[in-house]
Amino acid sequence: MTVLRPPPSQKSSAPRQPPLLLSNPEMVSQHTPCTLHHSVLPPELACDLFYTMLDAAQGWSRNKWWLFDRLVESPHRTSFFARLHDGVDGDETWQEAAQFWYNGRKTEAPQPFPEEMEEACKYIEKVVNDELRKRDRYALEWAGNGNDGQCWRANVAAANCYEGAKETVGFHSDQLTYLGPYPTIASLSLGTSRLFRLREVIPSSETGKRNARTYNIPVVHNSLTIMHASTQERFKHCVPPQSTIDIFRPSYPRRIKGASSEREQNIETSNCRINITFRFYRPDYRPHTIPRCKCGVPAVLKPDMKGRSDGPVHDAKTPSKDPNKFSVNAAQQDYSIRYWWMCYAGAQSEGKTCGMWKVMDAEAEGRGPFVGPLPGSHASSSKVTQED
Ligand SMILES: O=C(O)CCC(=O)C(=O)O
Ligand SMILES: [Fe+2]
Repeated sequence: MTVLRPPPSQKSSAPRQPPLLLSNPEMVSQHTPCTLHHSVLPPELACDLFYTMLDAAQGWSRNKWWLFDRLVESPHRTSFFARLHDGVDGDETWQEAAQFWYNGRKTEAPQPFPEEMEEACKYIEKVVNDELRKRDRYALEWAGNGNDGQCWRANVAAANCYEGAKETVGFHSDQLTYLGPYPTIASLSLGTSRLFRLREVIPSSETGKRNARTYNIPVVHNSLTIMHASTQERFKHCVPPQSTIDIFRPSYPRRIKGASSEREQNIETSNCRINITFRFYRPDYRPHTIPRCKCGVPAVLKPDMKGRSDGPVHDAKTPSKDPNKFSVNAAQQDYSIRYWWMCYAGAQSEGKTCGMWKVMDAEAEGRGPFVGPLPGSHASSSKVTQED
């Protein structure tokens, strides 16, 4: 007689790890591929940028997209900005990229950076480039330099406004379509303090062997969270709802309109958090280079988060037992991951997609220059296909 046994349980025997509050920059660097920088802008500029964006947010919209057979609406307001003179693509409109930001919905042309945002960029680009110089880089990161010799520039930005404790953004990783692999994203927080939450996606090969941990980073007014290379490939992030928040009281009143140096008498408090994610849309992932599927829309670039083989992400000389601990000195060049171009029409057309799916072949697609040799290539130096 055959005895039918249930299949062996897939349940993880690895211990569950409680969420960890990363309350200072050292802890953030220790446990995640992000860095946290407090007081990044001069305080007056941070306040002025907060007021400008708070007013602009009245006109921002809620993102809508199809999730399977359901139309969902993002529980916060958002807007997309493109820098007019970014030194990368003076003649590029980035209209397609803006449309893509709203999951393929037809949108107005992206907004130009307001004056205070242009000013803020100078500080943010410096912090990011200083940080990049200290870090080991992944092979597929962008290796070009701009006219100013800096390798990372903010040429677009997405802004979010979260009003009160209940407006949120759900767990996601940012789309890589125009950012390319291993992007660096600089996320500025203004106004009310909220939690920024990160959670690793455990690769299939390690399922059951270890569990993901949730990290909570308090993001206070005028702090910058840099999501360094591999954050989008390894982690998902969100801004969760909270049961309470502290009302924000700016340090300076608003400027009186038309009188640039004078300020109003009273300071108004706010329950809003403004977030601006400064991004570098790579010249080798310009809109016209993005493959289109049968639906006629640009494909979306996604990393194979589950299938990745993590390789030596820890410091080779002092291997760590903590799988979540990162070393900026890690020999990270061997890290291998596949990226897919996938049909994205489903986000807008009632969930209907043509099913297009193909592996990104950076070399065949003529992308670069990259920091290192492409995985699988025998070339000793990176492929340089275009001058920046
Ligand atoms: O508000 C934040 O801190 C996160 C925003 C975000 O994840 C995004 O714009 O993609
Ligand atoms: Fe995001």
